[in-house]
Amino acid sequence: EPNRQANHPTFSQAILGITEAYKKDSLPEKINLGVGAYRDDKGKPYVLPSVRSAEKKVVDSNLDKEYAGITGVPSFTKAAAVLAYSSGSTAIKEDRVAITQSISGTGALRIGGEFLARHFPGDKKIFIPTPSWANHNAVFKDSGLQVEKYRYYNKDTIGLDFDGMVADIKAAPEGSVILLHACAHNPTGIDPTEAQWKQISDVVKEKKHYPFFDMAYQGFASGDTDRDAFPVRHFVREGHSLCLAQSFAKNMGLYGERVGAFSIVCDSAEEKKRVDSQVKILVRPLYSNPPVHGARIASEILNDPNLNKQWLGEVKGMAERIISMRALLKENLEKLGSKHDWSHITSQIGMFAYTGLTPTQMDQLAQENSVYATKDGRISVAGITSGNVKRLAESIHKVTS
Ligand SMILES: Cc1ncc(COP(=O)(O)O)c(CN[C@@](C)(CC(=O)O)C(=O)O)c1O
Repeated sequence: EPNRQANHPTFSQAILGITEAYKKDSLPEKINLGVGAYRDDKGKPYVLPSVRSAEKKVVDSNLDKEYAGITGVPSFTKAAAVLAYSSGSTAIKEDRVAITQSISGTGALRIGGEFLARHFPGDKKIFIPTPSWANHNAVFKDSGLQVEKYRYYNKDTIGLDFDGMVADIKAAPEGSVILLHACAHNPTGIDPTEAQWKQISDVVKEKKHYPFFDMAYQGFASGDTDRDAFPVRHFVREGHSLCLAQSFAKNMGLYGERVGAFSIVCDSAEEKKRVDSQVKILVRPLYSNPPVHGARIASEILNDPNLNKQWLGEVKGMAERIISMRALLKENLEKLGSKHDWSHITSQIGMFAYTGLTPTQMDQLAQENSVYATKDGRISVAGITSGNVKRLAESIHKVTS
């Protein structure tokens, strides 16, 4: 059979294309497991109450609509850095973090790609996991970096190919840029353990590689923002210089407000000043300065102790709902007498489950069962509800029997 992937729209278009196909389907019980956006147990988009309160505070303060600086709303970026690195981090205490607001996570990745294409002393290439978020390839290619791959997923165990990952990172030319998903790997939902992260840090250090973390789900994976940031904080403690893309789309539900940040942990406060000015030189001709509304909301949530506490409870609630849907799906599949081992569904973490279903089976889910998701077998667990999990299990059981 011809390689069906070859003539498929690129995966990143496919993610948004799934929703189009879903909208065209007239079956009332249709299920959309495509785009990685959180849904509540009624399948509806969820605006966090803490976001609503923060937004009311922002509106009631009658702020003006003047331009932000090139690097955005300072009260937001300062707090975003503390959220990622923790206030106790030497990088924060020694003022070594250069940070700019970005157009959400994608914008942070793009600023990072452009910055490295201009200033990275080594080869202008970046090693990304296979598979990775569908848009990583295009973001870095368009930034002027050559994209290389490192092994990540073991399709036989539907788990992490840790040995392959370490071997490929070791084999990369000394001083390469390595992209690392900090938590809730997209699309597999498979994360290294803390012990494995420590080994990865050792290899990256041994080879003098440059880590680029993509943290698009901090708090949304385990429900604990500190726990989800472990890899980033461990690498900083180990003395790595690194850069980080943060998204507040998922953990604050600020998808359409486009709230993110890009930061570089420098060797010194002096280097941070130089990096700051180079980042501004890069951002000014790109979009000049970022939108203020979403960042003001995020800043309220991060800086107001009560709103912060409320938000942490809500992000934990989202993570817990996803974890319970994983357990329910596995339970329903087992109740149907499925002969397959579905333990990966509950051992994986974050927005997505990598089911292991083939592109053909994913087509059957859509065409014969009105269950929509990307061909790589990724399902957005956030689209599962206590109302549709039984029919979903029946559909998966049907195409895998
Ligand atoms: C790993 C990763 N990095 C960055 C982003 C960018 O998010 P942002 O620009 O909205 O902050 C996403 C979003 N990936 C989603 C959730 C949505 C998408 O594809 O755009 C996904 O469905 O994979 C992501 O999964």
